[in-house]
Amino acid sequence: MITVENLSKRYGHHLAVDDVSFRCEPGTITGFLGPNGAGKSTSLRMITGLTPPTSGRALVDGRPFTDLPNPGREVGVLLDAAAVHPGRTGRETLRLTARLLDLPVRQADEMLERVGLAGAASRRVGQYSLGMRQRLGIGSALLGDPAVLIMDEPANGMDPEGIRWMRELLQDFAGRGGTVLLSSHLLAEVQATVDRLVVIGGGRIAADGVLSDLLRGSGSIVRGLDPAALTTALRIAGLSVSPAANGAVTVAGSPEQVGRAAAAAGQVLLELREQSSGLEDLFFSLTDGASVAVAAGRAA
Ligand SMILES: Nc1ncnc2c1ncn2[C@@H]1O[C@H](COP(=O)(O)OP(=O)(O)OP(=O)(O)O)[C@@H](O)[C@H]1O
Repeated sequence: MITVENLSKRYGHHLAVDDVSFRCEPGTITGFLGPNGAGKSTSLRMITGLTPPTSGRALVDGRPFTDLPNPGREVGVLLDAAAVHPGRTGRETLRLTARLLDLPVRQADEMLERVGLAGAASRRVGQYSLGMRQRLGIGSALLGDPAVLIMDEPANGMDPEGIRWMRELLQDFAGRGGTVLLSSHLLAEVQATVDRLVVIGGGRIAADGVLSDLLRGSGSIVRGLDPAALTTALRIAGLSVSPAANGAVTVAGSPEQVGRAAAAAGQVLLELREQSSGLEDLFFSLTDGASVAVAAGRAA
């Protein structure tokens, strides 16, 4: 469980994170989204004890990260895949992490296998691609068998196979009761992976909730055998109707309202569904003003 309470960070006159609160529950994957400069990395750094907050606090399983006796055994952190010594091999890197976590080196070798790097274990990390470094970072984060994972842009640089591998890994982790918080700019991937969303813009929370709830629209899309008669029936029922693609119409009403109005008029329906916006639309509707505010804040 991650609990963020009224967290703020001020750099000089700039409030990078402004009174942010949210919770990540066990068994869920929370996507942390926002435009460049929104305050995601700063928030993740405060949660993981790397940056002291100006005010507020963040708790992992009820304690500040810095109070955890062996943090790597409780929280797996991947904030910057590039921050690994380039002269060490993948095997040396994970064995060193294993030693720091007081784990047998055998587990480091097993983890290299698990993250698909066994064949590259003897190569220096400086020769790894970004996707391979992400895999190594994920391996480091998982090594201590933590219950919580916190990751900043883990899919960055990964190929489609790597992205799918990571999605399945995170969903399996959460399926076994783990708590995941990850930031990403890959909206399609976020939509396919997360259960919950926290959207931040200009340092402030713009949305926080279950993904499907946030994507749920307020209307319906319906297509009937006789479009003109259906439109008339819906309007008689007091519903506002506007044309959509392929002979369908969008209706300002729930599927149940639309279905009842159509049934009352004896109209045959070929399609009826809730109108849901894509994550990209939601993201822009939530953060457009915020990114302007960030730009204005920087200029000031
Ligand atoms: N050490 C620092 N000193 C001064 N300002 C900083 C510092 N770190 C971050 N900032 C500022 O805080 C704001 C939030 O930055 P942050 O890196 O948290 O954003 P982000 O949402 O992670 O962005 P991105 O998507 O580009 O990674 C930005 O305006 C940034 O310039």
